[in-house]
Amino acid sequence: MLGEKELLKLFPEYSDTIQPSGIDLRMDKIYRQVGSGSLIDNEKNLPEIEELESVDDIYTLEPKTAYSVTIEGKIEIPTGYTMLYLPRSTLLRSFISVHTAVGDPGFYGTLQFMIVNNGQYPYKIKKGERIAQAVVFPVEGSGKYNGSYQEK
Ligand SMILES: O=c1ccn([C@H]2C[C@H](O)[C@@H](COP(=O)(O)OP(=O)(O)OP(=O)(O)O)O2)c(=O)[nH]1
Repeated sequence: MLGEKELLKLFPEYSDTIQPSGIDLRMDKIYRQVGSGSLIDNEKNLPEIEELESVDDIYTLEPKTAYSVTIEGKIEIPTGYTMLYLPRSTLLRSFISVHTAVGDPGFYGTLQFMIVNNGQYPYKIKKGERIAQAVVFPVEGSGKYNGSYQEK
């Protein structure tokens, strides 16, 4: 796993949120699901989403509801490295989970996670809050991501 000094070299644009062993990620917008989706024979049909209404940039997550959340800025994962995303423990202590997958070598684009209020009460969260930490690992002999979420 890469530490602070290596992370600063690879991700200088994140210098304000680099931690001893990871990069804190700030949330941008929260979306609610407004349509159905499917995955059949590897054909993806993503559910339609629309931005959740906010007041002064504060969103309210209703109990027992899943939302989609985007991360501020676009990230570039250099070839030869991969990323895992872990939730901020404050959120887990508040009954909020952040579900994430793997960041591939060579990915450039917007990260999108699922955030769920597992609790029994509404939870308020503001745009720009840190919600997850990326941990970065070198990958021997890595290829380069060129999937449907690649933005360049
Ligand atoms: O929680 C995550 C994890 C990764 N990514 C980004 C980075 C990753 O490199 C890219 C693709 O992720 P993945 O390979 O899991 O996507 P897929 O469902 O396999 O899509 P594709 O078939 O386009 O590769 O999406 C996210 O937005 N959210």
